[in-house]
Amino acid sequence: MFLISSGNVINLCIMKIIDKALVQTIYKERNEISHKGSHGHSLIIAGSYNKMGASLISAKACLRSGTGLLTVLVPKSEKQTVNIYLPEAMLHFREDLIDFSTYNAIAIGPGLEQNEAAQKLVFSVFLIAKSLVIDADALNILAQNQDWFNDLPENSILTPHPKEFDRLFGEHNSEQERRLTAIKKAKEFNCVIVLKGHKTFITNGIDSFENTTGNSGLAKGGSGDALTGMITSFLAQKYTCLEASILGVYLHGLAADITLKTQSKESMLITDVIENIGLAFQKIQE
Ligand SMILES: NC(=O)C1=CN([C@@H]2O[C@H](COP(=O)(O)OP(=O)(O)OC[C@H]3O[C@@H](n4cnc5c(N)ncnc54)[C@H](OP(=O)(O)O)[C@@H]3O)[C@@H](O)[C@H]2O)[C@@H](O)CC1
Ligand SMILES: Nc1ncnc2c1ncn2[C@@H]1O[C@H](COP(=O)(O)OP(=O)(O)O)[C@@H](O)[C@H]1O
Ligand SMILES: [Mg+2]
Repeated sequence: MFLISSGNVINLCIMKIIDKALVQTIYKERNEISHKGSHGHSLIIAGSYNKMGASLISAKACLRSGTGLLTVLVPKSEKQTVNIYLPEAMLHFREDLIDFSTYNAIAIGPGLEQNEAAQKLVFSVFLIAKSLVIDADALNILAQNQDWFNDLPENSILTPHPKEFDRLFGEHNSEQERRLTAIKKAKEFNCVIVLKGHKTFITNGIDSFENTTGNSGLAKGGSGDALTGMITSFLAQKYTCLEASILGVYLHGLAADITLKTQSKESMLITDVIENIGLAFQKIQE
């Protein structure tokens, strides 16, 4: 039985549209008198033996979105993988002790796997992180440890696709039902939920938004990993959780729309999209 509270229905009815005009009220021009420390230090905890791509995709999207510094936390065996692909990223290894409190924003989950070591890592980050983007396997681990919602960091953003959403909050019969549950859960846990899909939905439990950019060229592995990196980057640059989610989702989709100038929806790779993030920024700076 799906219970709908009238408040959430009203909230859904007054949902705002994420378009260029709204994004331009949020986006802040980069200060010319700035240095790398001005734009935050992001930490991306992602990747595992056979899913390092998720880490690299998240990391590059994070850098392309303006973070001042980026550190990736990866298995020691993958040190060369990162250094060769992304020399701009600094490294920490999952085998070492890390002071998570030194980062302005942390992302955890893409390609992380769900084994016992990953579960311990996710829980330790929950206890210390100030601003956290929770995606992919970290969401699946959270779904298996529902009491951890009580330890959710104060500035948390969850970025589930529909299947991850249903693992977290139970089976739903429609996108509409998921959106109503997202409003309820965002309010209950005082977090932002980015419900990804053809028209991504964002809510903090009070205000709700629907994105207008993106296309089915994004219906390919890695697209969500890139979004995680982008949202984390904006969080590190001191946007609020809601602002970082709106900026990330809009620019992610806009970069994909720009990519259609050189790729088809079938041929588009998320790495093509990442290379067009700059052009997406220029569109909102016009
Ligand atoms: N290069 C790399 O290293 C990559 C690494 N990656 C990493 O892999 C890990 C697993 O992530 P994942 O999302 O691929 O697996 P999973 O959670 O089982 O979901 C897949 C199933 O969910 C469903 N589904 C998905 N979207 C839906 C939608 N919009 N609407 C409706 N249903 C939808 C659909 O199920 P179906 O309909 O087929 O039953 C689909 O088959 C994760 O850590 C991620 O970061 C990937 O990012 C890829 C690139
Ligand atoms: N048909 C579509 N139209 C627009 N955006 C899409 C479409 N399919 C997927 N996306 C976007 O691509 C991303 C997919 O996320 P996710 O499933 O987590 O990818 P992965 O985990 O493989 O990186 C989301 O941001 C989603 O909004
Ligand atoms: Mg994903």
